[in-house]
Amino acid sequence: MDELTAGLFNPFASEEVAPPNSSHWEAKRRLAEAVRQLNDLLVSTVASDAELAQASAQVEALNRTLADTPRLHGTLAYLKSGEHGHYGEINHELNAVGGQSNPLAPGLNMWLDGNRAYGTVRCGLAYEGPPGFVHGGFVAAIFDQFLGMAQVAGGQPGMTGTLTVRYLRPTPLNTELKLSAQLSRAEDRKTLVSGELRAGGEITATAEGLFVRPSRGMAAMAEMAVGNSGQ
Ligand SMILES: CCCCCCCCCCCC(=O)SCCNC(=O)CCNC(=O)[C@H](O)C(C)(C)COP(=O)(O)OP(=O)(O)OC[C@H]1O[C@@H](n2cnc3c(N)ncnc32)[C@H](O)[C@@H]1OP(=O)(O)O
Repeated sequence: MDELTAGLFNPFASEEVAPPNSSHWEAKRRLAEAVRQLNDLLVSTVASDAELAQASAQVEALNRTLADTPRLHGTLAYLKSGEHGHYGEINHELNAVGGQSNPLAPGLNMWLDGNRAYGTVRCGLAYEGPPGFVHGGFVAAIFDQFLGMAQVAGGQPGMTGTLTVRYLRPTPLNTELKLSAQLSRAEDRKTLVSGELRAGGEITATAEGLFVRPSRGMAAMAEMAVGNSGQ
């Protein structure tokens, strides 16, 4: 374990979404949920052009306000600030697919039980691909994150090397989706994880992920990332 992987189990110890570890993350989760709702409203509203222009001006004003606040660019900057928790907690808030405080993330919840992982996720209208169904790219992203966290139970977390998704039937929007995964194999630096996605008891997709612990270690990977965060 290094500074990135230490504590990664913590957020996934129970079926309940791990609570925010500070008032900062609590406030940010509220804002993220409001932005998720905004996204859902944006893709569904057929308001007039004038109403849309007014809404745009309001959001643009809010963006200017937030742009003037102190900012941290990327999870490593949050970690180095020493004020926002350990890496597992920061990732739990900001991750693109599983982050509670990241409105891009669909609200994926997951928990580990031995070498099995379970999860739930609900994709709103903004995730529509085929009419009424979740975009296949997001199904793959959900598997990448879910299997990626499940492999942590193997004790040698790595990066996704290969992810294979089999789409068996369309995955419905606005439905509680259930995820499960298990470690199939862990040897040397490689961990194989397989999983399923269900809607109303029916499997809509299965996936297999091969995760490879980088030869240079996860911390070295993080150092390679310095400068990528658009400061
Ligand atoms: C941050 C804390 C959170 C830790 C928790 C992390 C959770 C992650 C969840 C999010 C997942 C992501 O989105 S991760 C982002 C998407 N993935 C990436 O960007 C990965 C980009 N690729 C890479 O960085 C690299 O290619 C690696 C790390 C995958 C492998 O590089 P390497 O370490 O130099 O590997 P190398 O020594 O050559 O190979 C070791 C063994 O693995 C095999 N191998 C190598 N690459 C692959 C591959 N792509 N697919 C299959 N197998 C492979 C080799 O054949 C060899 O097998 P043998 O000869 O030994 O049999």
